[in-house]
Amino acid sequence: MNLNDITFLLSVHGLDQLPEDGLPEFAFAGRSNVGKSSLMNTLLRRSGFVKVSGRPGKTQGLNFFQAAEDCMLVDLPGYGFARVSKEMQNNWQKLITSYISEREALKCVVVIIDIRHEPKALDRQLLDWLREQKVPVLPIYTKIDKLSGNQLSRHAAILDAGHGIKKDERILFSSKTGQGRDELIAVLESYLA
Ligand SMILES: Nc1nc2c(ncn2[C@@H]2O[C@H](COP(=O)(O)OP(=O)(O)OP(=O)(O)O)[C@@H](O)[C@H]2O)c(=O)[nH]1
Ligand SMILES: [Mg+2]
Repeated sequence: MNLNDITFLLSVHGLDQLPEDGLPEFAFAGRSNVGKSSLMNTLLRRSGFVKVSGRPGKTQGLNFFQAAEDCMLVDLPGYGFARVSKEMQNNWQKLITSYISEREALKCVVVIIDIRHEPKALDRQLLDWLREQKVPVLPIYTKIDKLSGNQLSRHAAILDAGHGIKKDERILFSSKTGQGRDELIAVLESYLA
């Protein structure tokens, strides 16, 4: 898959704005501020291409990026951010769940989790719901550069247990060092074969 030829296609705020089903799609989901946009920049090796901020709730709408004639990468708005109104949260949820459950082109949802935190109910809910929907999931534990070796394996094991994730089905990642990037690309490519 060619990640050098990447273009921003559009930002979708309602179901009627979704582009026609076409190229295989990979969606990136996770709590607000977990590092979804940063992970995409690291994947693309283009710092600042996908907007990143210290302010949670930066990504609004579903942002579609097209990689050559290969696939689409979809940056989803983060969930679980209290400062966004309930009504807005509900709208986001409706849009995202409709997109995920109805989208034929969607091959896999990359679920990004902060390695430093304890298992969170919202992440578990998303994972369980995706499993129910039979949508393939790739869990990624990110920000691993913030932990030392010992802490890292301990936290990873706690998240595995809390979310029912097997060690060999998730990826340890850092947007800062690029660790995990090759593994991520390998998994995405396996869906394009
Ligand atoms: N050290 C470190 N910091 C990271 C990593 N990934 C993201 N960050 C930082 O975490 C903050 C949030 O990153 P974003 O990529 O904007 O997170 P997001 O999930 O897209 O956030 P929303 O769009 O607001 O939901 C930024 O300050 C990033 O620099 C990582 O792997 N390591
Ligand atoms: Mg973002």
